[in-house]
Amino acid sequence: MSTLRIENLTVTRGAGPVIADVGLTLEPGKITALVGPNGAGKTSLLEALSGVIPAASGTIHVGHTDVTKHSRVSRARLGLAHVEQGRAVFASLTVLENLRLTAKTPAGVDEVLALFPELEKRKNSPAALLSGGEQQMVVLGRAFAAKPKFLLIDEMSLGLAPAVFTRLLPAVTEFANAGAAILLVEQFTHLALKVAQEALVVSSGKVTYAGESQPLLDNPDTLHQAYLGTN
Ligand SMILES: Nc1ncnc2c1ncn2[C@@H]1O[C@H](COP(=O)(O)OP(=O)(O)OP(=O)(O)O)[C@@H](O)[C@H]1O
Repeated sequence: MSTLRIENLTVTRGAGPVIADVGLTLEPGKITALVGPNGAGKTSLLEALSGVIPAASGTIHVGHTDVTKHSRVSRARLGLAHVEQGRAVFASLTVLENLRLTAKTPAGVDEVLALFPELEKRKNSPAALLSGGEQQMVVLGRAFAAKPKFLLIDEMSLGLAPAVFTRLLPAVTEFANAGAAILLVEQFTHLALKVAQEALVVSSGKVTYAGESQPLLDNPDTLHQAYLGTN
């Protein structure tokens, strides 16, 4: 099974590196939580992975293919998808039309509607009329419908109450259980660590923890120190 592997990745923005020497492997069927303080470089890391911004140095491999210099489209063809922060729905299109834009088959749309029964009920409504939580389901659903092997999700909770966000997480777990490798950036750290098997903590662009997520839940001090970059 194919992995997404990053080695010694450095990303520069403006004056200096915002990601320095980061390594990470995403494996099929696993969720990795990427957490850290504001400005730590989480979004920049996702953007470098999907090809929104270039890597200054280091390598990114999808399976055996070195994609470090590949375009965003070329990485997408290899199964890499990125749900960007604040990504919106196509407001005037219905839920079904939004999903059909990315679905490879009609069955792909049905699978998304099965994951989100709320959307099944609203499938003929223009997306503009949905709640914030339902719109985020459409955004996630569009990504799921494309059946990526590797899915990068940036702050899908943005603007949502924790209770609404919690409703989205089981769908992410189900998608991983179907075989996808997921990198989840999330401000609700504990919720992200609970659904993830693996965790990467970054602070000031550097990895301060890499390993299983459970030890971070069991030892709040370890998590705190990783946030501060003092371990
Ligand atoms: N377009 C940009 N141009 C220049 N610097 C940027 C740009 N976007 C982000 N930065 C800087 O890069 C650093 C990392 O930002 P990034 O958004 O990747 O962090 P983050 O961990 O995702 O933060 P947050 O949790 O607040 O979203 C910050 O110092 C930020 O100011």
